[in-house]
Amino acid sequence: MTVDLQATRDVIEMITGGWRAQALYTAVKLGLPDHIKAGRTTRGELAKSTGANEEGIHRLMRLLVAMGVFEGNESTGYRNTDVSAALLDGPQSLRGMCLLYGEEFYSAWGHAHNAISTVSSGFEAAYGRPFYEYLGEDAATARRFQHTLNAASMFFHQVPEIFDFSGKMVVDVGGGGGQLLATILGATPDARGTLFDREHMLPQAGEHLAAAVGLDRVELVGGDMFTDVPQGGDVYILCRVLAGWDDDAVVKVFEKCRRAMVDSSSRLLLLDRFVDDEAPTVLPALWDLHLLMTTGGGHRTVDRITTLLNRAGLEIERRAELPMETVALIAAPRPGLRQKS
Ligand SMILES: Nc1ncnc2c1ncn2[C@@H]1O[C@H](CSCC[C@H]([NH3+])C(=O)O)[C@@H](O)[C@H]1O
Repeated sequence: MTVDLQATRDVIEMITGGWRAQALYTAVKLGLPDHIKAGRTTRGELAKSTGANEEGIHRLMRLLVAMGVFEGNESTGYRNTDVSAALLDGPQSLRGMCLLYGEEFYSAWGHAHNAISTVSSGFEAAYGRPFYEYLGEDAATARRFQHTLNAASMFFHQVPEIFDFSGKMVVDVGGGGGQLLATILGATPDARGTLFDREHMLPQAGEHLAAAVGLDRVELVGGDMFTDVPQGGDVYILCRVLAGWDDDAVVKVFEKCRRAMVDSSSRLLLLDRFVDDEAPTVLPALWDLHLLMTTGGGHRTVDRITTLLNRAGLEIERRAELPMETVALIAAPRPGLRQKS
């Protein structure tokens, strides 16, 4: 048998992917990008300021320079690149994402074989409880999760461009940290909004909304979307909320939203990623499996979500493309269906 060198190399790249992620995670955990920015650029200085062993720092930096995360060497000093700059501590940083992926999500992926074989959450296998429950008990991880969502929120500013929110009462169901609602209200001065999420998310969301747009036009409501959602909205938003739940649960949330709508002119706005079975691309397929690892859920195809909307008495009226492979589906209550029942 002839050895295909390129294939061997490709396989090795793939099977060492987890090591690269862990090396990057360690650098971020030690705060190396921030130390370098502050002028501590040799392994001695980095070891002293992080409390890590000098030899360990040296060996880690050698790999990360080779990976293009940092530049330089021991004699010139190490420098940040655009990659490590994206990991500096700060509001738009990928630092929280790197830490969450390197710790809890890495452990969850450690159960990949079982999770995929049984289509069940790797996180639950690792931590003995569902991901969102864990977040409710661990404020630091909940903050990191929020930072992770923020880091992937570049499409928010385009949402007011694809939907006219003027004069509307907007209910963001599972609104998380409030960034999307703040963006919508910021772009639409005569819109009002309700952020609805689990109780533990509200303080952070309130802080963000207060700083971004003030709380005059905002209401914060804690609860469980499977029990009830706030009544009387013109627009119900479900942004990156559905992936963790099975079909029946999703239909239930759709129905709750439809029944809470003010009248037949109300709309449901779904903002999410969808997988494509015919022409798959790596990132959505990867996030789909990642969702299986974390919540036990996954991304759906547009066909599948259409069926679930129909089951809940809603019909897709329009579709719009957003950056980061995100899609907006605008759904209307089916004509003739009574709103409140
Ligand atoms: N049962 C529930 N009721 C209300 N919110 C929930 C429930 N389960 C999960 N969530 C929230 O759903 C959100 C999913 S993460 C998405 C957050 C936000 N829409 C964004 O795109 O940035 C988290 O903020 C969860 O706390």
